[in-house]
Amino acid sequence: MKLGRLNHIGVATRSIADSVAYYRETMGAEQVTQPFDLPAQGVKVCFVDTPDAVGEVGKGTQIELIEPLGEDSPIRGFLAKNPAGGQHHVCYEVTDIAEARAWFEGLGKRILGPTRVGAHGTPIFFLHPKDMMGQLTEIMETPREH
Ligand SMILES: CC[C@H](C(=O)O)C(=O)SCCNC(=O)CCNC(=O)[C@H](O)C(C)(C)COP(=O)(O)OP(=O)(O)OC[C@H]1O[C@@H](n2cnc3c(N)ncnc32)[C@H](O)[C@@H]1OP(=O)(O)O
Ligand SMILES: [Co+2]
Repeated sequence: MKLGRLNHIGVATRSIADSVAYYRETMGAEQVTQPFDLPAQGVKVCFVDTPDAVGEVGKGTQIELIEPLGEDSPIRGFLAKNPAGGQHHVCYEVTDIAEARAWFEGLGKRILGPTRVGAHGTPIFFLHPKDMMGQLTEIMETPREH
């Protein structure tokens, strides 16, 4: 398997509204999605677009703001330990999610739960941070161009 594109950096926050104000006012973000709920994943999500290598917004790596949704949200523990929120995970793209899953299983990496549909509408899975040099790692199948 080859290292794929860094699709997004997941940033946990207690308040997406506060985080959006920060990215707009402090960081000068120009393109921010409307927040949306992913009840099955236990999070409210909002994407902040960053410019790509030539400065075009909309094709670069995104900041994925995630706020707990529901009592069982998987990020409640993280926010209890990190009340100010912060960098939570990184997400790399792959061309074939099943092949990637087999690759990491073959390396003995713990995969957290089933492959499921993520915030971009494509299959994703997570790898345990303790097996990934301390970094919670999400693997996502590259969206197919429409
Ligand atoms: C899918 C929608 C969207 C998308 O992009 O499409 C998302 O990305 S949603 C993102 C939120 N969902 C997830 O994170 C699902 C996967 N996460 C999990 O299953 C849990 O969060 C888990 C298992 C990573 C951590 O569970 P918990 O918070 O209960 O903590 P533990 O005590 O079990 O943690 C064990 C150990 O790992 C350390 N830890 C926890 N979270 C992280 C992290 N984000 N980065 C690095 N390390 C982390 C924790 O401190 C513990 O370490 P220890 O030394 O034992 O204290
Ligand atoms: Co993510």
